[in-house]
Amino acid sequence: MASHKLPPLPALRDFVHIYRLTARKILSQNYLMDMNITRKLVRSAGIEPGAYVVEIGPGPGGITRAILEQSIRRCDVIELDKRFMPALEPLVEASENRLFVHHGDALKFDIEPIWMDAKVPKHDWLDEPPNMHLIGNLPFDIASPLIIKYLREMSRRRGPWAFGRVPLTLTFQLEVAKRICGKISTLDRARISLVSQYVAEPKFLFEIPGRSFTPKPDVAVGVVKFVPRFEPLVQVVQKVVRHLFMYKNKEIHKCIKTMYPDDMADDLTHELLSYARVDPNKTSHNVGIEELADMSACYDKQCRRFPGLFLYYFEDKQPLEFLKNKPNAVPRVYGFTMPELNKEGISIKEFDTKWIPTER
Ligand SMILES: C[S@@+](CC[C@H](N)C(=O)[O-])C[C@H]1O[C@@H](n2cnc3c(N)ncnc32)[C@H](O)[C@@H]1O
Repeated sequence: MASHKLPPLPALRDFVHIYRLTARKILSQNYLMDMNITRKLVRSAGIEPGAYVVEIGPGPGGITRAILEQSIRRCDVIELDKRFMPALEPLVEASENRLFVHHGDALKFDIEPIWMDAKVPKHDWLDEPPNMHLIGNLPFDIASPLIIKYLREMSRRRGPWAFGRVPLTLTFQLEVAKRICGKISTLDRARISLVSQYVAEPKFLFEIPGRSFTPKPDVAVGVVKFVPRFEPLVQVVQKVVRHLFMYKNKEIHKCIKTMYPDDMADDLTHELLSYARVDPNKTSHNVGIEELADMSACYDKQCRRFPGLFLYYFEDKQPLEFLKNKPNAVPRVYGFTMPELNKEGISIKEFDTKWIPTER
């Protein structure tokens, strides 16, 4: 892989001292000071020469250096803490017009205009993931809400994902990283596994030992790369959403019941809402993305248990006996399997919701 030699810069550790960048506990800042690790992070994220990159939370710039070494075309960094601005200046100079620093909060920051202004080419969603990347080693309490924001944008093809299936690589507390990638019927499987795997294919890249950070965090860190799905679970989700909004302002259980033939409606509605732990009496606009993912997961499973159910529409009430022989009588499989349901129809493992630890 071609690399770009940066002009001489002070060693990262000296840099931190020169600019008095004492890690602030308040922003949970743990810097990655080992360039072997930052290079590994950038390589395994798939950042290649010619790439357009956005780095979130560059801090003193360890990952930024490794990105710039990769002969990338352009790197934009978004940093909340103003103290890093002077420290990033030498990197801007060394970058030969490839590094641009933005002061802002990643949770509110809109990346799309940066790439629009830079005339970054747009790619078709159906193309292979482009050589464009989002990357960041962030405080854990930011990484979790940020991934929800990004998954939402991915599913809507907005923000950076208006440019194609741009991969995203983030660090998380190891336990959270494992849950995000949690496979079916494992103890790691949790709500965040479904939410993430519904729109993206998260891959656990590697673990970063605590000693690679300054100061050393109390827990180990895992790196996860998300590649947006070519086609999220649209068929099932679309059907659930259509029924959810069947009756404006009516309780959700009345809407969900319309997905099933009369003789199954009470049982399967109960199963679905208990699985997703949705209050049957709330209205559709109060449903969160996680609840939607869980309801869709359960409905997908029900459709496989009762072939033909997926094609059932309450307007024409055709019997499942008839529908089950039609093409597409069960939803398509999209590369990951839905969680197993036990005999009550509910997966016990899914009931662990403590997936957002905030301690670093
Ligand atoms: C854990 S430090 C890591 C710094 C650097 N990426 C590294 O690996 O050495 C997290 C960085 O994210 C920044 N940060 C925290 N919250 C942020 C936010 N909401 N938006 C942008 N940057 C943020 C912090 O100021 C800090 O520089």
